[in-house]
Amino acid sequence: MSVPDRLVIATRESALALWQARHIAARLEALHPGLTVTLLGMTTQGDRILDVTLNKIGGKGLFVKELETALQEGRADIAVHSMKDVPMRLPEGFAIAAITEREDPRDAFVSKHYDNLAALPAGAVVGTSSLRREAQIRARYPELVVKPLRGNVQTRLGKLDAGEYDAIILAAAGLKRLGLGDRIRALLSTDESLPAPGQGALGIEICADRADLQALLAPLNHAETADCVTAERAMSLRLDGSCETPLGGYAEIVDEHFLRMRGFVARPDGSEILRAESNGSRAAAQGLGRQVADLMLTEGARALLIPRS
Ligand SMILES: NCc1[nH]cc(CCC(=O)O)c1CC(=O)O
Repeated sequence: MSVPDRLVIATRESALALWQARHIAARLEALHPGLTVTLLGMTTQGDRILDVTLNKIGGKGLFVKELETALQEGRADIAVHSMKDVPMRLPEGFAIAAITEREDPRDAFVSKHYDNLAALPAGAVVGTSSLRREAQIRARYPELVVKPLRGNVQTRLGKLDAGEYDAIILAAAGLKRLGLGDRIRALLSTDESLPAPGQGALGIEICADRADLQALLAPLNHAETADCVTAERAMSLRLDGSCETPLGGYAEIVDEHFLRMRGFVARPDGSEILRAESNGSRAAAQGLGRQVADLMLTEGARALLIPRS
């Protein structure tokens, strides 16, 4: 199988997506002398529709569909995604060829006047459109007001700076990649805010029949991260087809060969949170994710799951 000497990356055009695509381009060119990587920027539905909360308009798929079409039509060879934005079930004919080493998976607290969530006075307004972040905040800090916040990372920071919010919650990974790590006032511990499945990891998507790309992309795969993300996504898939249930899932490596996995599902208002935790071998990451899901289902999680509409 001949290895290509040119590669096109399909990417969204937000600053974060472009950073991520350029990062992968640079890594590939460093790994493969003689390889030229270019970017094909495109706007997705998810970027266009900014006035509605994502889960109301079709969820994660909105950020990846146009990129997949570019792969299918041969206009691009690979697409770079935040794994957090990749639907749990890929459409027929697509595959994630590599998952890169995870950046900080935690959520970050950003505010002009306050040091952390606990320092906010009653009635303070916290911006996030993530059901997962909202449920966890409302469970722990019922006196705070959670207000929707969408747009790319810069837009969200702009709304905070304009005074529309007392604080906002963003993924630490995105801020750090954009050189905005100094905006982070506090990192939320994974106990306080359990991350979303895949948060902080990048995934490289290809058409499943592109065997010629496997060898090129394999060195980018980070086995530890891939095993953790596999467990997290298996949990999510078992629980929720709708993308409308607040849930978190986070696996980490312990003792080299094992995973510790934690998950939760909640009511959107945080009035009920069901948590589960289990350990398992890395070799059976998918089974571990399903097991954590099943533990929650046994405890009555089904009552919290919002059916696919
Ligand atoms: N939902 C948008 C999104 N998708 C991935 C990231 C952060 C980067 C990552 O998780 O790798 C963000 C921004 C955010 O949640 O603040």
